[in-house]
Amino acid sequence: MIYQGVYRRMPSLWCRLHSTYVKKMRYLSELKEDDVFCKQAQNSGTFYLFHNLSPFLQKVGSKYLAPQISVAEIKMALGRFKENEKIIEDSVLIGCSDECMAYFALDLGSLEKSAIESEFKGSFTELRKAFFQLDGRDAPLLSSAQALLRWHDTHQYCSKTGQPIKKNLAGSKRVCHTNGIIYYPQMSPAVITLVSDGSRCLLARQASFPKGMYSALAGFCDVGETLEETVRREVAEEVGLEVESLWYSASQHWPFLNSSLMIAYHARVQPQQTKININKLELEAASWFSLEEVVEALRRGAKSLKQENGNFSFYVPPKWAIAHQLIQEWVKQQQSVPV
Ligand SMILES: NC(=O)c1ccc[n+]([C@@H]2O[C@H](COP(=O)([O-])OP(=O)(O)OC[C@H]3O[C@@H](n4cnc5c(N)ncnc54)[C@H](O)[C@@H]3O)[C@@H](O)[C@H]2O)c1
Ligand SMILES: [Mg+2]
Repeated sequence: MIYQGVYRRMPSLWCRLHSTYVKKMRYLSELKEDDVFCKQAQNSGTFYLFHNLSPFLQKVGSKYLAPQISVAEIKMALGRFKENEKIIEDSVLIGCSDECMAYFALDLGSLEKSAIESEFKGSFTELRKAFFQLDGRDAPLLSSAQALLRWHDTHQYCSKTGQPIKKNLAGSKRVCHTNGIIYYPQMSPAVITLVSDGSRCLLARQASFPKGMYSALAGFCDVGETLEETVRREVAEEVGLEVESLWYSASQHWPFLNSSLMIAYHARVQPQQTKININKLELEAASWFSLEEVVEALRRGAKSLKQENGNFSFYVPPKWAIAHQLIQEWVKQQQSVPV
C-alpha cells in the first residue's frame, strides 16, 4: 500500500493533503494492517464497553447514550477489580473521530456486571431493547461493534486444524498460525422488499414480531443467488406472488439476531395478480395497505390501537430500521404521482 506509514511519518502534511473522510479511512486501514500502530492507538483511544454483548449505556430522558470511556479510566477500573490490563487487547476497532482518535469496543463479560455499572454510572442494556432510542451516531456504531465482538467470541478455533486462531489487534481478522488460514468477520446478506401493486403496498408480520407491527418482506440470500433472484424467490415463497420489476433503494447493517447486511428493494407486481397466498411456516399475516392507512400508521408511531370493529390498528418498524425507510420512500413516491 502506497500510503503505508506516511500518516505516522508526516502527519501534518498528510492532514493538509487529504479530506477528513479520506484521512480517517486511511488511518483505520493502517490500524487494521499494523498491530504495533494499533497498540499505540489503543493507548490513546476511547472505548465503548459491553458485557456479554450488551452495550454500556446511560439513559438521559427517553434517550440512551453510549459513553466513550478513556483508556486511563479503564485501566484504573481494571486495577481496582484486580483484572489484568492485557484484557484491553481483546477489544476491536470500530471507528475514529475526525481527529483520528480511535474508537474501540471492549467486552468486560469476565468482570462483575454491577461493579462496572456503578463504577461508570450507567447500565449494560440489551441492544435490541435500546436500539431504537439510541443517538443517531451510536446506533450503527454499536450495531457493528456488537457484531464484531460476537464474531470473535464464536470463532476461536480453525475449522480445518482445530487449533486456536489469533485475533489481530484491530479485530479485523483471525489467523491460524498452523496453516496460515485467515478468517474474516462474516455477515449474512439478506434482502428486504417493499412490494407494491401501484396503489397499495404489501406488509407482513411474523409471529415473533411485537403485537401489531407489520414490516416489508425479508429473507436471507441462498448461496449462488443474485440479490434480484433472492427478492423474486422470497416474495414467491412468502406470499405466493410474482415480482414484475424491482429497483434498489439502500442498505443497512442489521445486528439481530446475527450480523446481516440488509439490502433493500422496491418491487412491483401486476395489479391483476395480487392475491396473497401466505406461507404459514414463515408469516403469521400479510395484507395490502392503502396509502392513507400507511400514512396514518407512520403518523401514529409504535402504537397499536384497538379500533371500533375490535381489530388492532397496525404500526410499522421504527425509523432506524431500513423497512421504515422503504415505507417512507413508497409514501413519497405515491404522493408525487399525479392523480
Ligand atoms: N432492518 C429491517 O428493517 C428488517 C426488517 C425485517 C427483517 N429484518 C431482518 O431480516 C433478516 C431476514 O429476515 P427473515 O427472518 O424473514 O429471513 P427468512 O425469510 O430467510 O427466514 C429465516 C429462516 O431462513 C433460514 N436461513 C437461511 N440462511 C440464514 C442465515 N444466514 N441466517 C439465519 N437464518 C437463515 C433459517 O431457517 C431461518 O429461520 C432477519 O435477520 C430480520 O431480523 C430486518
Ligand atoms: Mg422472511
